[in-house]
Amino acid sequence: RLLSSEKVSDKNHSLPKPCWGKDMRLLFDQFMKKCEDGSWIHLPSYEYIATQRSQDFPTFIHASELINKEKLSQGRLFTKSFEDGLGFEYVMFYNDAEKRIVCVFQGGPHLQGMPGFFHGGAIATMIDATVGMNAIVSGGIVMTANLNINFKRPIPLCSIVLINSQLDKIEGRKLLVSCNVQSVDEKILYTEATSLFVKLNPEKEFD
Ligand SMILES: CCCCCCCC/C=C\CCCCCCCC(=O)SCCNC(=O)CCNC(=O)[C@H](O)C(C)(C)COP(=O)(O)OP(=O)(O)OC[C@H]1O[C@@H](n2cnc3c(N)ncnc32)[C@H](O)[C@@H]1OP(=O)(O)O
Repeated sequence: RLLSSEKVSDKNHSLPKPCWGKDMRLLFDQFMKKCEDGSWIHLPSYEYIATQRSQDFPTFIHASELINKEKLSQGRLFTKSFEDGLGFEYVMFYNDAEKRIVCVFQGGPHLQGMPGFFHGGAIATMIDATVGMNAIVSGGIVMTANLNINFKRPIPLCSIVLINSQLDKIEGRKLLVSCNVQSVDEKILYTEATSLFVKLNPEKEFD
């Protein structure tokens, strides 16, 4: 069911684009090789959460009355609301055996905080998306309950970095996921984070 005004784009943003830098392509190729034996999986990334499912999400969390249908139909993933190369360029790979995700992230010039460096909220967004995806693949429909971030070193604007995320523990509906952000040569530790995700309302299974 598509709302008439809904723009639907099935562009998979997790495939190489002209705006990706050398390191981004190199790392993409390295991880795609790791996917050949099935130990790693390349995760697609679209501008919207499957239309039908996103329409039903407010119902799923019993919050339909809070949502403006017109606004919902204009919704798109925050990390996909910048022109190619200017905001969040990223590709995620998942290792099921190790319950971890590696996100190769190339931030664009419109993510600036202090001049010449990434905005802390932009770093937090990519951390949330990466640990969030780690929680989703193991816990289904979850939401972030808590996100603690230690910003250890400022990240130069337009850097390409690695976000290593690890599912640490599942306790009932709670999923604890930690991650760090490093330079591609893994010599610089920029950021460390821990997070808690909660699986939404199990008895209201999404039908
Ligand atoms: C149909 C589906 C379509 C989806 C398709 C999927 C594909 C997606 C693909 C790609 C998209 C990627 C998208 C990334 C997005 C990343 C995620 C976000 O950014 S979410 C936005 C920010 N978060 C919020 O807005 C949550 C607001 N908070 C809440 O709604 C509630 O607080 C919620 C749901 C988190 C928990 O509420 P409760 O009522 O369900 O559960 P309670 O009973 O309160 O807590 C359960 C347990 O967790 C602990 N807990 C809860 N919050 C805690 C906290 N802050 N600190 C410590 N413990 C906490 C509690 O103490 C309790 O623990 P004890 O069971 O007693 O041991």
